Amino acid sequence: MISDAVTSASHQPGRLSRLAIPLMAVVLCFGCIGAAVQAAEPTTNLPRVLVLATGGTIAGQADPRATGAYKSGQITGEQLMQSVPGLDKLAKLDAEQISSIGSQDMNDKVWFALARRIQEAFDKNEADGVVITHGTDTLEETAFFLDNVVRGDRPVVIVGSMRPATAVSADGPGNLYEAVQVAADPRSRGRGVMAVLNDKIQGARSVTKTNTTSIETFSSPNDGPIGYVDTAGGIRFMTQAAGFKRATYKLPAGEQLPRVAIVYSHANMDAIPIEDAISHGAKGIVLAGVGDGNTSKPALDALEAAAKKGIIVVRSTRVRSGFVTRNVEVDDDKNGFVVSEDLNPQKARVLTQLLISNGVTAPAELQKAFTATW
Ligand SMILES: NC(=O)C[C@H](N)C(=O)O
Repeated sequence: MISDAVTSASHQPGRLSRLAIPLMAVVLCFGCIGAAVQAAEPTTNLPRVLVLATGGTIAGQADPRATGAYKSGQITGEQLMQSVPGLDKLAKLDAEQISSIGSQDMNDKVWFALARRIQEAFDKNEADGVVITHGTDTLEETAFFLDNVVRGDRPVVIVGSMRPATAVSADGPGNLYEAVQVAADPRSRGRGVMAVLNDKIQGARSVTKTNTTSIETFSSPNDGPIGYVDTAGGIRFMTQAAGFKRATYKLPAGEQLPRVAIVYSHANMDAIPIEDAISHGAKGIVLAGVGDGNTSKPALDALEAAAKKGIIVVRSTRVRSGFVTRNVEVDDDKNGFVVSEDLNPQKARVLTQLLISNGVTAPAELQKAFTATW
């Protein structure tokens, strides 16, 4: 067992064909699909896809007496797979339960467990692709973290849903089907970690959640989806594979990334949130700035003081699209600040954590890493 949040069932491969999930439970999970698992065809030549389940709404069940409420992470990855007709015809599937949590509780331990298991599966040639089932709230952060630490060109696809398994028109089964389609396809190689939801394939660097409840929530504001997938048309990639250079960072020893705080800027901003971050031992501060990564004079003065103490300061923005560019007015050069380019604050935080833990702390080097894509 890795932690309270990581189940004891982790790393116990279970072959789909050996599962003994009562059919009633499956039908209950995805009643609207009425999923009876179809007779398995010979699977010898099918690509091998490892499904790593972490929880989230895709594994959520509602109390039938409640109107909107449901509990995340109630169904296992194996049960999810069993409930999607035809999945076993796309790939030879194995499922492992890494955790059973809503992604609002996603944490370093689960991230490290995912990263290590994926790398092991690729290094030992156990899988041609990986699918991670995940809650949508922090899906983009997990995608970006893994994109920065997993080596090799085999596809890793992260998938979730906005409606629980028991909802009318649950979106989980269709999303999972499409995720396996993408993970099993050789054309998906060399594209890093991808998010597949609602017929779109989006890159880990750009994908972000944009709506609190709608199934049309994930978008890539600066560059759009890298492809589309649907059961009728199959997969259409709009970009070339390996279209950008991908750095991979080492996982630090232990189970934790360094503390990096996000400070949200607003009108009437004072220095208190920045002073709080410093006093709580932040090794880095990411500013979710207004506009082009701006903030008030008192906050800027506090950030300057933080940078002088050796705390990494990254200017990002609370605005959903666009880039934060190095700036003469803020004087990034003199202050030793880094700008996040296209990375939103939550992803800038992850990259800052990885850079610090890999010993990259000089502002010029940090800036190079943030700008690596262009
Ligand atoms: N749609 C979802 O998956 C939301 C849920 N709170 C989660 O992130 O786990």
